[in-house]
Amino acid sequence: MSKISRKFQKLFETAPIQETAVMVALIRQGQTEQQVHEYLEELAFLTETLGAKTVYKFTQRLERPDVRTFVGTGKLEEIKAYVTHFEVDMVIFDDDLSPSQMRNLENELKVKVYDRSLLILDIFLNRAQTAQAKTQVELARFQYLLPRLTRMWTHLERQRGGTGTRGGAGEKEIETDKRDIRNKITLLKEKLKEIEKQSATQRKGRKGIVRVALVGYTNVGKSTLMNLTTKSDILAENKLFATVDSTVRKVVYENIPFLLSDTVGFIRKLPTHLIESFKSTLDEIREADLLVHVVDLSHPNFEDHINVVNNTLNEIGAGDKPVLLVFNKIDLVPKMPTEEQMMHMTELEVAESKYLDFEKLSIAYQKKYGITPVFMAAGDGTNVEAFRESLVKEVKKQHLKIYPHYLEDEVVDMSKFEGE
Ligand SMILES: Nc1nc2c(ncn2[C@@H]2O[C@H](COP(=O)(O)OP(=O)(O)OP(=O)(O)O)[C@@H](O)[C@H]2O)c(=O)[nH]1
Ligand SMILES: [Mg+2]
Repeated sequence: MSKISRKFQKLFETAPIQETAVMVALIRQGQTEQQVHEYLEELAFLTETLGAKTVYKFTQRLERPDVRTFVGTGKLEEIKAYVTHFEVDMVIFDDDLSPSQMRNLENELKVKVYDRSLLILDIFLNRAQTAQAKTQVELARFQYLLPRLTRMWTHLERQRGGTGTRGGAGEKEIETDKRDIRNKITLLKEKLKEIEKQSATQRKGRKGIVRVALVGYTNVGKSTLMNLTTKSDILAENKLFATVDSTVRKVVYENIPFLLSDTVGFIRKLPTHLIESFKSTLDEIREADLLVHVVDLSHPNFEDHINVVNNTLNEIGAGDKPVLLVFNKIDLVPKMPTEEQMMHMTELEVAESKYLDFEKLSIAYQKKYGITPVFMAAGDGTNVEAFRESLVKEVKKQHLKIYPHYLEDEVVDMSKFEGE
């Protein structure tokens, strides 16, 4: 993209033009370039979810971030030159920035500066649907923004609120806005308390029925599996954080009713304070009897993702629940070559082929979780029967804990358990 064409585009284009972004990440000791490259791919995907296009990725080998500007002086000059030349709209850092780093970077680069948390918060804000999720995200975002409120963000926030100031905002505007934000934080906290009271009462009404929560990294297919299982119509798309609210549906398999909930996806480096703000949404997970952990088996980092999810589950106090592991998207995983095919492959081809040995995986994870994992494709329904069988088997175990004599009083009064 040349400088001229972008300028012309900005002048004449009537449709809203897509904003452009560059990414910045550090390569720390013990990290490979390949790893950081994959992290940046994910960051670019997040950026795309927010509607912007990634035009370049910068990395720097550095043991710890520069306290003033996150990257070193030379790298900052390089980024600045690129951003100015190509008129890039924003610079996105794959880590969280301190308030002073954010300010310094903005002064140097003169464009919007995002860090990872702010990016995720903005996506959540766009996607939240229920009053509870909206209030939670708004609160978390204001709390994060308050100490970081710079001229640029004051300006952007005012545009957002419809009171756009022309040109850069001054120190006085920043102070006024900080006061406004503090007031808003107080109001949002009160509102949230009210909503939480209501949803706690709602959840109480669900005692006496097995509760299952779908959990997993973002974009692995949780909502797709939920739709397949409950024939509902939840938004599933190839974007990160398509789901920010939890949805609960009642399902009956083999005469056993249970509640299934779809939840917000997890992601690496999701800052603790952000998880904290989602605590009540995450209550669905915390109060579940069984977790269905969905994994995108076609993702090169699927094992990392499993660890991120397990760590997050531990953090929210749901680390010790029974887990049914679902390896999803097997349609995208290359099939293991047959012996016949192997004979015609070179050693290098065998070494480089990306197929996975399902049997080996199955044994390894069965040892770890005590339940045989299911291999399936929720997208086209492959192996959905196997999934149902495993699910109903595990649900039955939980059902028996609540109704030890359930064979005698098989008919459960379902009218009590309305999923919403
Ligand atoms: N090829 C393939 N694609 C799938 C499969 N399951 C889901 N997908 C696709 O993967 C993308 C993400 O699916 P979702 O169901 O939205 O994933 P999610 O885990 O709910 O994602 P978040 O709500 O963003 O955390 C969508 O484009 C789905 O169509 C599958 O088995 N095979
Ligand atoms: Mg979803």
